Amino acid sequence: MDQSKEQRILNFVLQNAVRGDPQSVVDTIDKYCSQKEWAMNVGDEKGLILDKILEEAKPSTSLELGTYCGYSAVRMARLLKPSARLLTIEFNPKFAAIAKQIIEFAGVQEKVKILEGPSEEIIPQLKKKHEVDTLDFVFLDHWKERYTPDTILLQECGLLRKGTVILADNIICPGAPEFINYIRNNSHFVCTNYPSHLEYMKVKDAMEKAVFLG
Ligand SMILES: Nc1ncnc2c1ncn2CCOCCNC(=O)c1cc(-c2ccc(F)cc2)cc(O)c1O
Ligand SMILES: [Mg+2]
Repeated sequence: MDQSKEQRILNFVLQNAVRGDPQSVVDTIDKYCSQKEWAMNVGDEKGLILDKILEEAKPSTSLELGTYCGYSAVRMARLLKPSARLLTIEFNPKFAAIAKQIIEFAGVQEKVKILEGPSEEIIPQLKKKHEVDTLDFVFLDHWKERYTPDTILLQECGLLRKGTVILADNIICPGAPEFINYIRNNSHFVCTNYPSHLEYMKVKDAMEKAVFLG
């Protein structure tokens, strides 16, 4: 049976990155996806924005929605302190299986836990089943029409605290207009826009940071 693009990305990492070196895994995926096959990783340009905002937040507990191949999970985990944890929710079991192998190859599996399933099902389980108190950092990178309902769900589940940083990918491309309208008009959030480009392309994109005020 033909290999999937995600399996080709995994194979390229296994053959070209350095085991236990998360930076080499990030660089290797960027090399493959800029030179051989485009894929929806946050990428190197928006990845630097993610790095900076994550380092400022110094989170103990982070949540990612939309793992895909694990590129941003490895990118974030490489910057987390040893005791910090990243939970990442992926809907597609095939993507989750690829991400697990890439996260393990990078050597960050102690910090990263992949939760398989739809975000609306898993978010309400985070406190009791996954021992989360509140979240310090949230990276939204899943279905763009889920950004708003899942932000509301996180709030309803008591998972946000004063100062929780939410960072959303793809504000322009594919776009999350409903989320932007919601979050910028919500007095409980302070928003900042970060213009950039779609991963590996010259197409304009942006990220939006929203800090919860409690
Ligand atoms: N736990 C969960 N619960 C619910 N749903 C979930 C889930 N986990 C995953 N999913 C499913 C959705 O996952 C993928 C979402 N990401 C994107 O769609 C995406 C698309 C582009 C893109 C594509 C084509 C272009 F031409 C231009 C841009 C770029 C990006 O950077 C993207 O992030
Ligand atoms: Mg994205």
